[in-house]
Amino acid sequence: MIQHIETFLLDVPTIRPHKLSVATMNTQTLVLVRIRCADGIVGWGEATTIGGLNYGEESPESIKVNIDTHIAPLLIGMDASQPAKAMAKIRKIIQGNRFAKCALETALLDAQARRLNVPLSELLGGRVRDTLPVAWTLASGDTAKDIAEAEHMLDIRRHRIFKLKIGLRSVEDDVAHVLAIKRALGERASVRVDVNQAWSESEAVRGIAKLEDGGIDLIEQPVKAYNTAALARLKHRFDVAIMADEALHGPCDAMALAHHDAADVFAVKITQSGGLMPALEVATVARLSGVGLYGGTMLEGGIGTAATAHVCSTFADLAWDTELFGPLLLTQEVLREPLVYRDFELQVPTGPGLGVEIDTDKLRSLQRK
Ligand SMILES: O=C(O)C[C@H]1C=CC(=O)O1
Ligand SMILES: [Mn+2]
Repeated sequence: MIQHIETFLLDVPTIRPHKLSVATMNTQTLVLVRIRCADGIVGWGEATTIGGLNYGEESPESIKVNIDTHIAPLLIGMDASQPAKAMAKIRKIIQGNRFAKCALETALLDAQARRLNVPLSELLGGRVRDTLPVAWTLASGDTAKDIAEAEHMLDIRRHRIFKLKIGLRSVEDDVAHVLAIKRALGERASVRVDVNQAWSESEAVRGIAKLEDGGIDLIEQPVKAYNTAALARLKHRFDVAIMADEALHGPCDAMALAHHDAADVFAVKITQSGGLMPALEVATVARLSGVGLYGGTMLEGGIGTAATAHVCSTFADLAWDTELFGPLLLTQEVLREPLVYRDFELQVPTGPGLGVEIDTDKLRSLQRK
């Protein structure tokens, strides 16, 4: 039986300012959920988002209050060994609140997989891979610093895929910044950009033409999330791959984007999809419509990152890799044993459930008072 549901806000400083077109992050607020079951089993989930309300329409505080006040009471007393039934109830009664739903589904599946003594991936159909290539985001705002950071990541064999956050400066300045980094790294790395919706369609045409010429591999969400028609026109105009990120809030968006042939790649995010099972549905739509997959992040800590890793481990084709580096951007670790990054890849945890344990002392020390 589901006995108790708690939510926690943890404010964790980042290792350096992380500059996106919508926000500069100096701190990340982790939103964690703990579900205690009557049989003594505990499950964890995460609903972390980016930049308060700058990035999305759910804030850490709203996620917490909505779970505490409106969603958790619906689950208390339900059978903890039936996560699908519990989530069906929530999805029927609660509108929106994708991040909250994701955290609760993660915690329920973590608990159930622990109960069955299997890794969470095995409740999702089973893993086909144990490691995932991981991109790193260069977003210091300074070209020379970004190049030095990329060189360091190559040296220590942690990342050889780099995503550059652009869209804050003029198209010309951003293109010069990106191409300087690509020239410095050459064929040693895949260089990609994330515009986070900042460009108009005509700016996108100007920018993408130059980025494509300069050997950039992927253009993420160049235009506004709602502008499916513009995204489709860009996809058809250019050879370089165009990825949908903010345009993709779950399976229905995936269907619409596929129907309009609007993207070459989907960034699959468990939070934006509204949970692990809907994220699998997004991936299925992608597979059936010839769209490539990328494992995305909302810069979650170890819980959300492990959950996404379990989801991505079930994808037979993961053509565009992942960006599951969230915990590495934070100055503090909340897991007892950190996730393992080795030889440019994240090792998908193999223990029961998520395969990670929360350090409750750390949790208490970081928890917002
Ligand atoms: O993709 C986003 O828009 C959000 C996030 C993911 C990596 C990163 O640096 O920011
Ligand atoms: Mn993005």
